[in-house]
Amino acid sequence: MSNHAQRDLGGRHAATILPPPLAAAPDGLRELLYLSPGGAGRMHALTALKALGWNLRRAADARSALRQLHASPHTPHAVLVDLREGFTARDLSELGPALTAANAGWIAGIHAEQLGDALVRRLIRDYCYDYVTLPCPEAVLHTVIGHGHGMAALSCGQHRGAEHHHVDGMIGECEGVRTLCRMLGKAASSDAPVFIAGETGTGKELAAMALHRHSSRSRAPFAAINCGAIPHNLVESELFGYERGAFTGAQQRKLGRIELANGGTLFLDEIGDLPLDSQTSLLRFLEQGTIERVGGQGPIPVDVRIVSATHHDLDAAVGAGRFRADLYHRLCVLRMQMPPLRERGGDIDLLADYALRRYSQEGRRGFKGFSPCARQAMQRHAWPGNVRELINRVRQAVVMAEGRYITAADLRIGDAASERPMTLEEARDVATREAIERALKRNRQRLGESARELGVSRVTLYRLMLKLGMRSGEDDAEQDAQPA
Ligand SMILES: Nc1ncnc2c1ncn2[C@@H]1O[C@H](COP(=O)(O)OP(=O)(O)OP(=O)(O)O)[C@@H](O)[C@H]1O
Repeated sequence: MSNHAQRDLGGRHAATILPPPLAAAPDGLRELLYLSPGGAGRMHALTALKALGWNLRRAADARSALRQLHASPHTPHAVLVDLREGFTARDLSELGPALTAANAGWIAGIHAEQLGDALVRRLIRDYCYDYVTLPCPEAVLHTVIGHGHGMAALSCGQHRGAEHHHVDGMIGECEGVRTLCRMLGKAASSDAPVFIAGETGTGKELAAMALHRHSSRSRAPFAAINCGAIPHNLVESELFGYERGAFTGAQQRKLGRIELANGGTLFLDEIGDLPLDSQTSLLRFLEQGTIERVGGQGPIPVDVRIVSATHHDLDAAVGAGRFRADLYHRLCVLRMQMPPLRERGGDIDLLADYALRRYSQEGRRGFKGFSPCARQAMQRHAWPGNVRELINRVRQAVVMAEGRYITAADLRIGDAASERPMTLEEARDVATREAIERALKRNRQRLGESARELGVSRVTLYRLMLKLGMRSGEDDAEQDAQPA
C-alpha cells in the first residue's frame, strides 16, 4: 500500500483538508448561459449584463446547454431559459429532466401570460430557482440570475465536499468513520485476520473490500460468502469445494470459495452463523493453510487472508458455546467496529445527499435536495437498518416524491405513529451532538474555541464527545489535542 493510499484511508488530515475554491470564470466573471431556441437576436438584449460581470454564452437547445455545463462541472452557472418562444409543448414537457446538471441554477424567462400555462408552471416549480417576466430592467435580471448562480455555487460546493469524503466508496467524516479508516489503513499493510463488528447495513462488506483493495493482495480475487444464507449441509462444499462424485449430484469438480480467493481475500459475512462442524474445518484451514475438497484425496495449500464479520454479539456466542473460542481468537486478531448510523451525526446528511445524487440521475425529476423537515427527521430517526435503510428510503422517495424537495413524508419517517418515540436521554444526545458538530465546524475542529463557544470547559466537551462516540480514546495517542 502506498503512503498516499494509506493517508487517504486513514487520514485525519485527508478528512479535514478544505476543498479547493470553486472554479470561477477567467477574470472573476460569472458564467451565464442563455438557453433559447428563438435565435441569437434576443441575446443582444442581454449584452448589458457583461458589464455587470457576466460571461454570456448561448445554447440553442437543452442538449447543447447540458454539453456546455458538463464541460466544466465544477464551475457554477446561472442558466436563463427563455421560454417565450421556440419551445413546443412537447419540448416543455421533456425539458425538465434535461435540466438536472448540478452546476446550474435555472431561471425561467417568460411572458406574464405564460403563467396560465400548466406546463410552464410545472417546469418553473420543479426545476427553476426563480422566474422573471421578460423583458425586464437589467438590474432586476442581474439580481435574479445572481440568485440562480448562488444556488448553483452551493451545489458545486456540496459536491466537492461529498467527493472529498468519498474514500473508496465509503462516505463519512464522523469520528467513528475516521477511526475506522485509520485502522483499515494500518490493517491493509499487514496480513493478519480482521474481524469487523457492526449492526446490519453499517458497511462491513464495503470496509472489507476497501481493506482488500488497499492491501498487497489487491490484484488477486476478493471473494465473499454469507455464512448465514447457506443451508448448513452445503456450507462445507461452498467453502472447500468438492470433487466429482463426492455425493449424489456432484457431476463435476467445483472449487470452493476459499480456493477461489487464492492469493486474495475471503470475506466471511455472518461468521457467527457458521455451524460448529464447519467452524472446526475452518479452524483447521487457518492453522494449516491447506484445505481438503469434499471427497478429495489430500490437502491443497491455499493462501488467503480472512476478513470476517457479524452483526451478532460474537463474544456472547462464545460464552454460550455456539462459537468456538479458539476460532474466535484466530479470526479476531485485528478487530474493527462499524459505527451505527444513528451515532454518525452529520454523516446522515452526507450519505443522504450521496444517495439522492446517485438515484435522482436514474429518475426523471431534478430534485433540489431535502427539505429542512426531512433533514431534521433523518437526524432523529433510529435507523435500525443503518446505511442500507437510508439508501433505500431515499431511493423510494426519488420515485414517489412529487415536489422539488424530498420531505420527511416522502422518506416515510418522522411520523409519530410509525416511529419509536425517543427517550429524553436520546433526545438530549441528538441535540448535544448537533450543537457540538456545529461549534466544531464553525471553529475548524478546535476544541478549546468550540468549548468556549458552547459555554463548557474543554474537559467537559472532550468527555461529551467521547460519550457520544464523536471521538475515540485511541485518538489521544495520535493527536496533540489533549484535554487541558
Ligand atoms: N459509508 C458508506 N458510504 C456509502 N455507502 C455505504 C456506506 N456504508 C454502507 N453503504 C452501502 O450500504 C449498503 C449496505 O452495506 P454493506 O452490505 O457493506 O453492510 P453490512 O454491514 O455488510 O450489512 P449486513 O450486516 O446486513 O451484511 C450497501 O449498499 C453499501 O454500499
